[in-house]
Amino acid sequence: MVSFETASSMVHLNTKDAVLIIATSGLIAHWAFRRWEPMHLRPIAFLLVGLPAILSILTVRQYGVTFSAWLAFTIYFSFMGASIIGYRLSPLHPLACHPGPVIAKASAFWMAWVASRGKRHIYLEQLHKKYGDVVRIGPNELSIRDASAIFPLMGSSGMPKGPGMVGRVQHQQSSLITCQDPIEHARRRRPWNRAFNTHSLKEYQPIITRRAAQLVDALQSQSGNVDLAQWISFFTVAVIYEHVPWLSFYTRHLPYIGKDLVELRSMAYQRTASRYQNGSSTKDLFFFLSNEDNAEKVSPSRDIVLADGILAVVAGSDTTATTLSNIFFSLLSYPETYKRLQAEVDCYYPRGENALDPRYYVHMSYLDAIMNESMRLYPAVPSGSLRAPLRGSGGKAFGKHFIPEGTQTRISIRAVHRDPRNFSNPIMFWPDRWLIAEGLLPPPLGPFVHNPNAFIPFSFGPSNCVGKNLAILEMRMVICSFMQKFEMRFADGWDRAHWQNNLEDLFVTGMGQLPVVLTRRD
Ligand code: HEM
Repeated sequence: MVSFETASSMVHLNTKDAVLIIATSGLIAHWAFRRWEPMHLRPIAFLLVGLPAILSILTVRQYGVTFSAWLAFTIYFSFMGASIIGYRLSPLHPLACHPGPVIAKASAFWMAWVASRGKRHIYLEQLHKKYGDVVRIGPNELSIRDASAIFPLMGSSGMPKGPGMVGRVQHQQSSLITCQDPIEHARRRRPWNRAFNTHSLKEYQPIITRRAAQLVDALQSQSGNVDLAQWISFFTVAVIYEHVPWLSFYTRHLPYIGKDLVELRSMAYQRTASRYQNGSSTKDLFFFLSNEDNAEKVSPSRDIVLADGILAVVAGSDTTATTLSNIFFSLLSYPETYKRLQAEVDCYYPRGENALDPRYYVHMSYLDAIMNESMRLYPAVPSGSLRAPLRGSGGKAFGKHFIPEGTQTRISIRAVHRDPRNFSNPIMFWPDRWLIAEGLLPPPLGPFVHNPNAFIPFSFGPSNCVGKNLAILEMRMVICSFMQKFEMRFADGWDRAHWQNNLEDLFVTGMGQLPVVLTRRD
C-alpha cells in the first residue's frame, strides 16, 4: 500500500498545474452531482471530502499537509460552487424560462430560510403577485398559482409526490404521505380509504361524539378567558389517539423526538407488537392498516403500520385543530355571521336536541358556507404539498408550461384561494359567496366570480387528504355543539392581529393563542 508521503513524493506538479487540476475536478464534481444525483452517503462523501483530500497531495511537497489541504478544499469548493450557481442562473438550466428571485434560483437555502421563519405562505403569495402564475422558488422548484394546473398536475394522471416529501420522514420506513411510487402509493392508500369511508365513519361516530361532549363539558366548567385553540387541539389529538391508541404514548414525546428517537422507536415497536398479539377490539385505523379486515392479499410489515400510525397523528390532529380554530376566529370577528349561524344551529338543534347527532348537518348550508370560506382564506396546508414528474417520464406539460424531470412543484393553495380570477373579493371573509354559487342567495350586482375547482383545502387527486370526511365530521360536531351551548366573544383587550401574525406555515399551519370568553346559553 502506498503511504501519503510516498504518494506525494511521486507527484511532481507545479502549483499552476495543481490548481488547474483541482479546479477542473471541482467542475467535474458538479457535473457528477447533476448527472447522477447521488443519494447514498459513500458517493456523496467521496465527492465532498475524499476527492479534495486526495487532490491535496498535488501540492504537499511545496506547501506541507495543512496548507495543501486548505488550498485543495478552497479551490475545489470555490469552483464547484461557482459552477453550480453559474449553471442555475444560466439560460442552460431547464427552469431558466421561469421568473423568480435570483437568490432563490441560486440556492435552496433561501427558501429553507424563509420556511424556517414560518411565513412562506405569505412570501409565495407576494412572489406570485410579482412574477405571475409560475414562479421559480428554488434551483429545481416551482410554485404554481394557476387553478387550471390543479387537474393536470394533481389529478389521476398528474405527478406523484416530490422527493422533498421524503425529507419529512422521521423513520426508516416511509409513510403514505412520502410514498413517491404512484403504484405503491395507490396500494398503500387502499386501507386508509377503507378506514375513512362513510361506513367506517359511522362506526367512529360514537367515539367522536364522546370526545366532543367531553370538550364541551370541560369548557362549561371553565371560567374567565380560555385559550380556545389549545382546547380544540386537545380534542383533535384525543380523537386521533382513539384511532391509533397504541401510539398515544409516542406522540406525547414528539417535542423531544430528536433526542429520544431510538428509545421511542423501540417502545413503539413493542406497543405495535402487543397490539398485533391482542388484535383489535374496535375497527380503528390499526384494524385497517394492519389488514385485520383481510382485504389485502399481503399484509404490510409492522414498520409500515407504525410509520402510517404516526402519520395519522401528525396529519390528523394539527390540521383539524388549526382549521377549527380559524373558523372560530372568523366567526367571532364577524358578529353578524355569528348570529346567522347561531340561528341556523338553533333551528336544527334547539335546546334539548343533541347537537352532536349529525343527522341535520347536511342541511346546514350556512354552516358549510362558513367552513368553506374559512378554509379558503386559511387553508391548513397553505403552500401545498410537493409533486414531481416521475423519473424516466420525460417531464410533465400543462397549458403552455413544461415541468422537467427532477423539478419539485407545489400548487400554492393559499395563493390560488386568494386569486381574484377564482373568487370575487378574494381577501374578504364572505360566506354568502358559497350560498350565491349554489343558487341559495341571489347573485350580487356586478360580476361574481366563483371557481369551485380552485378550492382545494384538502388538496386534490389520488393523494389528497384521506381524512377529509373525518375532519369535516369533527368540525361540524364541535361547531354545532359550541354554538348551541355557548355565547362566545374574544377576550377583552385582545388584539385580533395577534392571531394572524401567529399563523405559521410549517407545512401544516402552526397557531398561537385564541383567548375567548365563553358564557353558557342556558
Ligand atoms: C381540516 C383538516 C384537514 C386538512 C385541511 C387536511 C389537509 C391535507 C392536505 C392538504 C394534505 C396533502 C395532500 C397532498 O399531498 O396532496 C393532506 C394529506 C393527508 N391527510 Fe389530511 N387534512 C386534514 C385532516 C386530516 C385528518 C383528520 C386525517 C386523519 C388521519 C388526515 C390524514 C391525512 C393523510 C394520511 C394524508 C396523506 C394522504 C396521501 O398521501 O395519500 N388529514 N391533508
